[in-house]
Amino acid sequence: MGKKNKQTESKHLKRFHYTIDTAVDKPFNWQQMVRLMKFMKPYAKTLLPAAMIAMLISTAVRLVVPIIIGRLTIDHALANRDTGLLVQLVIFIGLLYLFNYIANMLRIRWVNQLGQNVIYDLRDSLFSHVQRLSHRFFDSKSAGSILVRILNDVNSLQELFTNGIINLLMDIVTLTGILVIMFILSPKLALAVMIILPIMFFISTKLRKNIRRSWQQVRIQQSRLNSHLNESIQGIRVTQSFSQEKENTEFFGGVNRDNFERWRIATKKSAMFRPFVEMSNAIGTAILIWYGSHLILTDPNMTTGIFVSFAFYLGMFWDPISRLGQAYNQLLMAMSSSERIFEFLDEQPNVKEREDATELKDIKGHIEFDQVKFSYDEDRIALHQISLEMKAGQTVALVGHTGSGKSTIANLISRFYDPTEGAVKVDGHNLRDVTLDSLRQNISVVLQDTFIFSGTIMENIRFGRPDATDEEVIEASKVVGAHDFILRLADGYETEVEERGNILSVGERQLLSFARALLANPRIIILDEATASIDTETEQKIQSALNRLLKGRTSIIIAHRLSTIREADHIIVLENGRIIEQGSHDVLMKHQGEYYDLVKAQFQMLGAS
Ligand SMILES: Nc1ncnc2c1ncn2[C@@H]1O[C@H](COP(=O)(O)OP(=O)(O)OP(=O)(O)O)[C@@H](O)[C@H]1O
Repeated sequence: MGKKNKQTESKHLKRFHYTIDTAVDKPFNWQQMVRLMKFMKPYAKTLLPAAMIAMLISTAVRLVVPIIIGRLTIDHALANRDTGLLVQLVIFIGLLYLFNYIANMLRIRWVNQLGQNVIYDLRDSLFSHVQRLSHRFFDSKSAGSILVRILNDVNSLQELFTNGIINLLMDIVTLTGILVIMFILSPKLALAVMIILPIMFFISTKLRKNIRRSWQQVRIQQSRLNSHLNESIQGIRVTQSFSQEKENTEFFGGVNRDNFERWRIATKKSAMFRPFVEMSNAIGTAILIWYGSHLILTDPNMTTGIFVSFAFYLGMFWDPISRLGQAYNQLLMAMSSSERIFEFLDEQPNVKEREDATELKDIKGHIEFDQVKFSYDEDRIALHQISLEMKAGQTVALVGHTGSGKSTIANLISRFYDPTEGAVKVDGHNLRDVTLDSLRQNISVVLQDTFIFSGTIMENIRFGRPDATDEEVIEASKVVGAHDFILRLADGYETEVEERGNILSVGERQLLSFARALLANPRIIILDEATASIDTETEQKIQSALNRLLKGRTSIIIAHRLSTIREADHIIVLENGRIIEQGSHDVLMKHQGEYYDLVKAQFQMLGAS
């Protein structure tokens, strides 16, 4: 399979390329660990100490039982044939195990609760933080990579918080306890048995590292599988229309095979670990039997009881050792996951609200751009020294070729970005001086591709004003002419629409977004008109809905339809981030400049003169 796999790998990689955003381990970092541990702080007086106490109790019981068996039962009760004491000891050991059972049960329960709580808090704070970040952040990250951090990276910390930390402490306490007790009971035998410990520790760490690397490869392959699956489902319509199913399946087969191969290697390596631990156990036991028996015969301090206690301790020894290696792996993985989580948490919104920002109240809707310059990235200027005015209540159409800066102007009015130079003002207030909430409550943005959330039609329209009553929702829908088509749906306003509203037509989605915007009742409306050509009847419907929606508000329309542009009070023509002409339709047509050419070239075919 190896050779065949290599060939398919190079073939299928030609077509697709995915950036792998998967956790790879990082060196241990104390500062990061401390920061991670702070997430346990809310539970520092409740679940954490409770789980620790339960852990200490059960560890202490496990450590004491071998001494009771060896020193008291064998060396005392049995040696003296004291059956009374023997019965008492058996009952006592039984009670201790019962106690241990309860302590263990509580420990597991509390540790799980602690872990779940911490993960809940972490995911919650990550999500609410990411939601507040500016558009600039989302420009540079794919939705997939954000999902991976909020889901996978947080999940990979789950094991650390549920079992990892407490188990690590438990194993350290157990090992230290066993070592101390063994050295007290018989230093010579303890030394003999422990002689293989350093070698075993060394080999086990190396082996673990190797195994960890293989699992990382598995995760990388899984991430590729996820990306491809995601892309295939999202792009299924394009795939089918270009008859690329076979190619796609072949590619999937390749990724799937790589994944399979990595799993095979990782499980093969992992399978070596357990036998290795068992072998160490066997060597330890052989030393114990050989040297222990020798001591029993030659050393008066060595008793059968001590020998038996040693056998018990040796049996308890290897599990914590092998778990410690695992805990170390877990810590390294947690380092990379937490680094990526903290990277998001440390990200600051580019658009910041000033501490003394004022509320934008009762505005009229006058908008001004004062010498505004703007770039998305350093080497390309999207807007050059733009100055413009949009009077309150006016409908302003922004027109221009693709990439000329229309959406950028709209983005600056909503303050999704701040100008690089100059100021954007609403009713004379610089947007940098007002609160974001109050600004955005006064603005509704209606995008070309309306986002429909999964839920009912009613909930979707209510999105911008959650306190609106059903009657208000219906009223808004009637005004924009959406009511009729909504009633025709299976459950009317209660019809469930899936994310992105696939069951609705483009025109219906537009009307829905108009109703949503109208209900929010903003002073300013920004509308990115749909470019898709629609039939004349729907066009008329949308136009009259639009007139009702825009009435009495300042409206900025990124216009594509001549009918909309002609009805605008003011038209701004953009080219390469500059205003090249502005005025009313008639004035601009008479002028026979760029606008005139644009209308002739671009809009004549849409049927208007
Ligand atoms: N998020 C972004 N990051 C970097 N550059 C961007 C971003 N958005 C737009 N640009 C660039 O800024 C310039 C202006 O884009 P803008 O979206 O404002 O154009 P537009 O006139 O609205 O175009 P269209 O009609 O095609 O939507 C373009 O050169 C574009 O490539």
